[in-house]
Amino acid sequence: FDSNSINKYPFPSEQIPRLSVADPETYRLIKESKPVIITDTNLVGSAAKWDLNYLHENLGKGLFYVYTSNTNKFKYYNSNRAEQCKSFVNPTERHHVTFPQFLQMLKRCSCTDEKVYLQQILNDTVGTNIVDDFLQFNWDWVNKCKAAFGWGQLSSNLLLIGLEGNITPVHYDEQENFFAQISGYKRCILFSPDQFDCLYPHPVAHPCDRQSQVDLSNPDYKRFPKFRNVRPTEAIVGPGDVLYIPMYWWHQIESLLSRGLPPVTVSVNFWYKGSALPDKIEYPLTPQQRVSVMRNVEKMLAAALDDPDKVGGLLRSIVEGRYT
Ligand SMILES: C[C@@H](CC(=O)O)C(=O)C(=O)O
Ligand SMILES: [Zn+2]
Repeated sequence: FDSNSINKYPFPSEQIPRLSVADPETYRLIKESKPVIITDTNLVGSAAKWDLNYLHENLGKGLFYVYTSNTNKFKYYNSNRAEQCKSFVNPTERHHVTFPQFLQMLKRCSCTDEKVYLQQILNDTVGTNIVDDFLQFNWDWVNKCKAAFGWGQLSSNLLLIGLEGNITPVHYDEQENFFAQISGYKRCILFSPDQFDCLYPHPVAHPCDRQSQVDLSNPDYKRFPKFRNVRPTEAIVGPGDVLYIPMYWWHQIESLLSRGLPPVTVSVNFWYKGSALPDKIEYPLTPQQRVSVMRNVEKMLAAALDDPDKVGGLLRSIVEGRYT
């Protein structure tokens, strides 16, 4: 990858450990819900041949969700909520197209400023060769991890094909994630769940629930003063690497300029439901449990007041002059 394509951000960062699949330390970190890059898993080795030609030949006739953005950012939003929220401006546009149409969109990017990002959950519309490749993923290893850490079921595998320069802005997910890089390089900037106060997520009822309001490339320190205190940990993942992104850990993912052609990155993620709640809650709560409690309070108040816009006012009445 082209090291000049590494965006400069106003914060120092640590490096995410990069350990072998054979190293016991790898599993100690996962057990502690800490990020780690795991090498030599061969998790998606059978997908190493998934270049655009092979995918064009074998992905089948199905439709794929492709997002377009006239910036390089692809901030996720809940499309149903977006429709109900008149004042909300969609940060990207979602298209449902065939793979050949996606390739056409890719080509057009070279002569417009538009960026595209295919983000499609792998489903049974794909061709038999892709099914074979999928069945040859290292399920033995990943199922052993699922069992060892008590994770819930595999909810989906998202296929991601993005242009170099694409950015998925900082957000957290409520699932465990083995993020497998197939081709190209991605810079992954992670923040631990206890940095919630520095990252100012949108309200839970907002279309951009779970997404930070802070633009890492242009932070508004007046609105988000605590952002100065962030302490990220980061790494660059390349072909064959698997990054464990623990549930509730914030992450921003950036596709780096590749020297190869065409300038795309290909990844597949493995989203698992989290482990069941422990029989006995230990105190103090973990940062993840604290985020979960805050989410539940926001949801409950929005329902009790029958208006998400009234939640802030009620919380201020509870806190100001009383819990400060
Ligand atoms: C979609 C992905 C980011 C990216 O690869 O652009 C992500 O956030 C995740 O796998 O949780
Ligand atoms: Zn994510």
